[in-house]
Amino acid sequence: MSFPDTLTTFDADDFEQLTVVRDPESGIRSAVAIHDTTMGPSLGGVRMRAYPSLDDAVRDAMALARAMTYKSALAGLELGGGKSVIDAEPTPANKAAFLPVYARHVASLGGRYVPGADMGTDASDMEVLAKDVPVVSSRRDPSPFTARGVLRAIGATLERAGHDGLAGRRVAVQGLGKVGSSLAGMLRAAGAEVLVADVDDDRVRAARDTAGAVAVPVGEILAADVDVLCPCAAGGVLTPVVLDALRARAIVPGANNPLADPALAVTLAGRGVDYVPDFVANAGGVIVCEAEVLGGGPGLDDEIAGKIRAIGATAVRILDDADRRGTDTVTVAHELARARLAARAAARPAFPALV
Ligand SMILES: NC(=O)c1ccc[n+]([C@@H]2O[C@H](COP(=O)([O-])OP(=O)(O)OC[C@H]3O[C@@H](n4cnc5c(N)ncnc54)[C@H](O)[C@@H]3O)[C@@H](O)[C@H]2O)c1
Repeated sequence: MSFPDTLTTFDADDFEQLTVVRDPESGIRSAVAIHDTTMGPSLGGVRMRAYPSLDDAVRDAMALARAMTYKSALAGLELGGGKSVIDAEPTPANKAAFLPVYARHVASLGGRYVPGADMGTDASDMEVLAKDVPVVSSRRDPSPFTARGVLRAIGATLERAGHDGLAGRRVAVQGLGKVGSSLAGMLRAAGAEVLVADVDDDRVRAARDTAGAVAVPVGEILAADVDVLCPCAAGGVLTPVVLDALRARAIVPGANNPLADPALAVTLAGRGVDYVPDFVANAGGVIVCEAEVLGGGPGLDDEIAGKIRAIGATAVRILDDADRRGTDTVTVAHELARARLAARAAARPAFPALV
């Protein structure tokens, strides 16, 4: 058997488990990265996209898995962090060929990783996986809950800055997909003035017609003169060039990993911009996934609502701590998550699994 790709050495010291499958018969190349299961079974989406190389695919899975550990720990969930990738375009033909093989890859992990929808996959793909994988998440779309969490973080950030809620505040939303379109509607309902941009004109029209949003050219949204900027499209959009032109007073992302380089959080702190880390603001989706896979009694909806409300309080705590210590919010959020993991580690058996 010969493999066309070689894997280089990864900086994986903090990872519990990394499995890569290359099956010559189907042609699949998939990776599952389990970062940390201190808090519970690792949960994270299945990203399906064609990567430049297998190395890039594995690296993406690892970075996203690590962020899931922090996200779930900061949201107070009984979940660890994991993520997986299938290195292929998300076409119907590729899904038909690869998802059953990928399902067996996940099933071989014995419940230590719970897959969910991510870029390139959706609820219908989770139904395919469910034939072989005992526990899957995202069988209902978590995006409206993600948007609700981002809304809480925006409201709390504005109140902390001395504003009386969202009414009359200006908020820019980049990307009107599942999260951004929900968020734009919620912001308008709360009385905010909402500026939007998307590369898809139909989505912009829909936001203008149904949510009363104001359309802004795609190239201008990140530099809009607003109280809060919400990147809700791809990751990596906040580059040094974008930050030079930034006029927003705060950034509250729906998108994962919006900073092109995590060190840019220091730049934002230096400029006095309130930056709520993405893995704090966009945790609403994983909160509802926890409820989906761990279940609960009649009070479950209240529990979900409480955890989503708590996103606002966590955002304020992190902004306050960063100000007090003269550091950036990503550093503070990572430290807080690590402290929670350390406190739990002593009291929890290694390798919890859902079977
Ligand atoms: N869906 C969730 O529950 C969830 C949870 C956590 C994080 N996220 C993150 O939030 C982001 C959005 O997720 P989604 O589910 O809404 O995705 P989506 O694919 O439904 O929407 C993305 C939108 O961004 C638009 N877009 C792409 N490039 C753009 C650009 N340069 N300028 C303006 N618009 C652009 C697309 O046309 C699309 O409408 C992603 O980064 C995702 O990883 C989503």
